Amino acid sequence: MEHALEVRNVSLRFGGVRALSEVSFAVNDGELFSIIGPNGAGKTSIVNCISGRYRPTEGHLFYHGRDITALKPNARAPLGIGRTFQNLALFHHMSVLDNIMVGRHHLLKNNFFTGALYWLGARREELEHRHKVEEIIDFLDLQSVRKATAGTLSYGLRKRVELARAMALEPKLILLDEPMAGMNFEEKEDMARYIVDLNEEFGMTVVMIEHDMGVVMDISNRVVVLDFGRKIAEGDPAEVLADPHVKRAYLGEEDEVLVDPDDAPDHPPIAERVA
Ligand SMILES: Nc1ncnc2c1ncn2[C@@H]1O[C@H](COP(=O)(O)OP(=O)(O)OP(=O)(O)O)[C@@H](O)[C@H]1O
Repeated sequence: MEHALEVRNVSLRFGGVRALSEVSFAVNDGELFSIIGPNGAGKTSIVNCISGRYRPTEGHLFYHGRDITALKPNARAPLGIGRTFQNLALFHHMSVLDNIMVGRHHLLKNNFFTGALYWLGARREELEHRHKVEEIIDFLDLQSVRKATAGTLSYGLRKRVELARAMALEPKLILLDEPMAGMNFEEKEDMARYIVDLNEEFGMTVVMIEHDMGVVMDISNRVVVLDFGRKIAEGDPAEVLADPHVKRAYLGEEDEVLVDPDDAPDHPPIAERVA
């Protein structure tokens, strides 16, 4: 299977702080891949290196074999790399529809001037964009709020609009920074289903940071674990859960169980619930 992404020996320093130390892993095309680790482990730093927000101090990043280490963030979007943020980054005064349209900005061929010259072409283009946006609205069940002002929506819905905007870019690789943070159980369940579907139905490769271990272990194909800026484990969810370094990083002890999502009889694993 082709690697969609390869992180090779990436280190990142902020003055005296080593945020990342020689981190390497690869994400296969079509995979749902999660990055986990305790607070301050370097998860957001690595995602910022992938999206181009940070430039590694050492090491390289490859996207489908191409070295993207030196590319600016806005040069990565046209290659098919999209992202959402840990803290919502929506335009609160704008409608849901317009927020999602913003996500298609880099796909617009006609600007105001060329649009004025080639009105028909521009009109057709806009209709195509609208069509695509409506598809995403349907997929994420946002029909009832499409005209609502983003700032008036509940937190869970705003997170969903942010996902819609990232999807509007039609990324091949989507980076999700804590997509379920601050959500209640039902909202998490919905979001997990959307993530599984965008991976399986839309064929997007997903790289996700998430603190909810139950969700991570239920829906991920593979997981990488960071601690103090270093990779301490990598593998499928069962391997990672069984890894003594991981248990120690989370609990400070080896013989406790990190998480057992099947534990709670009222809450069957999300993978089953979203099937
Ligand atoms: N812009 C920055 N300037 C200085 N230090 C930074 C910066 N960004 C991150 N760090 C430091 O790098 C380390 C890794 O931080 P990072 O935010 O990547 O961790 P994280 O695993 O995403 O944490 P959390 O789960 O709390 O979001 C931390 O020690 C953090 O303080």
